Amino acid sequence: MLELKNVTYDVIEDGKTKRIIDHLNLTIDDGKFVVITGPNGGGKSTLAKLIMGIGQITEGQILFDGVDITEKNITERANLGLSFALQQPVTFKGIKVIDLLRLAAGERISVSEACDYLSKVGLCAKEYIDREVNSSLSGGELKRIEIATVIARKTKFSIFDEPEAGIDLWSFQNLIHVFENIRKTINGTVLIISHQERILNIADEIVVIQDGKVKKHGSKDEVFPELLGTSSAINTACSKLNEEVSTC
Ligand SMILES: Nc1ncnc2c1ncn2[C@@H]1O[C@H](COP(=O)(O)OP(=O)(O)OP(=O)(O)O)[C@@H](O)[C@H]1O
Repeated sequence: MLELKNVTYDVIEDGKTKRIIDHLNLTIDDGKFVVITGPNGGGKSTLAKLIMGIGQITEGQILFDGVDITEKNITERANLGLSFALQQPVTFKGIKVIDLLRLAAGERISVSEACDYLSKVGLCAKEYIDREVNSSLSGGELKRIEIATVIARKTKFSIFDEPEAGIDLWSFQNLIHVFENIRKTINGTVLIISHQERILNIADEIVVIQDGKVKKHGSKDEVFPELLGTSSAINTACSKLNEEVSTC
C-alpha cells in the first residue's frame, strides 16, 4: 500500500515560493490499477516523481507497505519495489536494448525472453534487440522500450507517466492492449498518469489532481462519468477526430 500524507512540494521561482503539491493525501491499495488524470499543470508528473524520490517533498510523509520512504533515495525506493516510466524517457548511450532489459529484469534473461517484452509493447523485437538506447531511436520507440523495462522489472508498484505521449495512434491501439494485459496479469499495483479515455476506462480507481490537490478519488464508475466534458474527454475527442482524418 502507498500512503501519501499531507504531501507538499514547493519550488523557488524568481525568488518566490511556488507551491506545486499542496497538502495532498492519497492512499493506493495493493493490486489496484489506478489512473491519475486532471488538467495540464495540475501536478500529476511532479507527484509521480516525488513518489519515486525524484525530488524531495517539502512537508509530509510517504509510506510504502508501512515503511516511511520519505527520506529514501531513488535507488532505495527502487529496491523496495517501485518502478517508474518517465513521461520523457532518457537515453543510455553505449547500452543496447537487450542489456537494458537484462538490467531491468535483474538477471541475464534470454534473447527470446527479451524479445517477448519488446513484442508486448508492439515493437518488432529482432529489429530493436541490438540497437543502442540512444537518440537514434524515435521518441515513441524510446517510450515503448522504457515501458518494456518497467514490465520486465515486475515490481510491486509500477508508475507510468503518460504512456500515450509521443506514441502514434496506430501503436496506441496496441498500447491499450498492453495495459489491458498488464491489468489482467500483473500481481502488483499500477499507477498510470493519463488523459486518455481508453486508459481511464480500464482503471479500478481514478484520481483527479488539480492545483496540487486530490480533487476526486473513487472507483472508475463513480469518477469517469463526471470527467465527460472535461479536458480528458476533449483530448479523446480530438484523438478520435485525428484518427478519422488520418484514415481519410
Ligand atoms: N521545478 C519547477 N520549477 C517551477 N515550476 C515547476 C517545477 N516543476 C513543476 N513546475 C510547475 O508545476 C506545475 C505542475 O507541473 P506537472 O508537470 O506536475 O503538471 P502535470 O499535471 O503533470 O501536467 P501535464 O498534464 O501537462 O503533464 C506546472 O505549472 C509546472 O510548470
